[in-house]
Amino acid sequence: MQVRGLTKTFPVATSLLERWRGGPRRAVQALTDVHLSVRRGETLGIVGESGCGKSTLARCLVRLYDPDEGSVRYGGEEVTALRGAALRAYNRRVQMIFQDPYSSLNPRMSVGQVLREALSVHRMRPPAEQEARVQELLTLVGLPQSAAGRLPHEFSGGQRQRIGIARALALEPECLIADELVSALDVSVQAQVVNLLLELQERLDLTVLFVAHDLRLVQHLSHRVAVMYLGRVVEVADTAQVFGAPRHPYTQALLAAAPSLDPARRTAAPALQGELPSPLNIPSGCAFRTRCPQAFARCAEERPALQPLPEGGEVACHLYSPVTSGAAPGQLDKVTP
Ligand SMILES: Nc1ncnc2c1ncn2[C@@H]1O[C@H](COP(=O)(O)OP(=O)(O)OP(=O)(O)O)[C@@H](O)[C@H]1O
Repeated sequence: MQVRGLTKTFPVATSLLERWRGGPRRAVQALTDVHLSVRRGETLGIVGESGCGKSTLARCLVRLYDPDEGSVRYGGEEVTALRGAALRAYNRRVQMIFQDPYSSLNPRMSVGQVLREALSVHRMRPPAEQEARVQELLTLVGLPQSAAGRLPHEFSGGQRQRIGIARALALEPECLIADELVSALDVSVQAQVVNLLLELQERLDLTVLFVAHDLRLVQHLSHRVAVMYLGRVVEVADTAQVFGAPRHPYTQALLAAAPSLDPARRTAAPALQGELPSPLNIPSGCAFRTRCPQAFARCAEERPALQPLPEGGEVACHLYSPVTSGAAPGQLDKVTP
């Protein structure tokens, strides 16, 4: 999957009075010029503070949202242009699994009925083969065969997540997009569901996008990690590189603020300072500059593009980009918003 220049804004409701006065139409800038590649068969973790656009990105990738600008290509096909049957086929190949599958499970349908319905609607199996496939799916996600006859409310949170995963797998997807899949679960159950995802990813050769704010889980599960800040990808690299030698000052601060990470691998960077700016009023240049201990004049003037690093990975930070203007990283004149 290749994402290029993806931008998504949400208009903010303005009062009649404001409109009558000719006030500006305001919009939340949820994604700005996002570039990202997902390789076949890998797990890509997407991390960042709440509100940085992770869910909006995930939703744009499955066309729950249409982006304002930019392109998403999957296997060479332009996803943003898909309509009708082609879009349905794409949504079968690229499945989203949500934090709360309970809200999308019909409380009066048994798990067996839920899975059979998925198989029938998408014509995955003829009726005669559906029963065997349901049993197979339950085994795949570690649920007992007896689960088929039970209703969703009879299961715990972790088991319901397994049902959600089984329903997604019923459509034999190539790619799963898991948005905060385990955030609502207890820590011990989180580990079980995440390990299940790891096992399935390897066994079925799935491509997985794992959207989460829990860095521990992302580190455990992902081959590569993309770090987002205020609607932009600021760093993307192999997991070992992101966690062992983070380059972007935001990634460094994010890791420094995560208490549960291995202290030996923690950076000496100061934890995150100050408030996240409003997505209605994103700072000019580098959006992180107002909280960055290393910001200099150029950061306010020019938005850093994602640049490849010699050691692999990409970072969007002027500390690593060739100097084109007079300002240099040596000039640490802290910039105000
Ligand atoms: N449907 C919507 N209408 C208006 N604004 C929205 C909508 N969805 C998201 N936003 C805004 O877009 C920005 C990005 O939100 P998004 O949910 O994608 O972030 P996130 O990183 O997934 O956050 P979280 O971890 O809290 O879910 C936020 O400022 C949010 O308030």
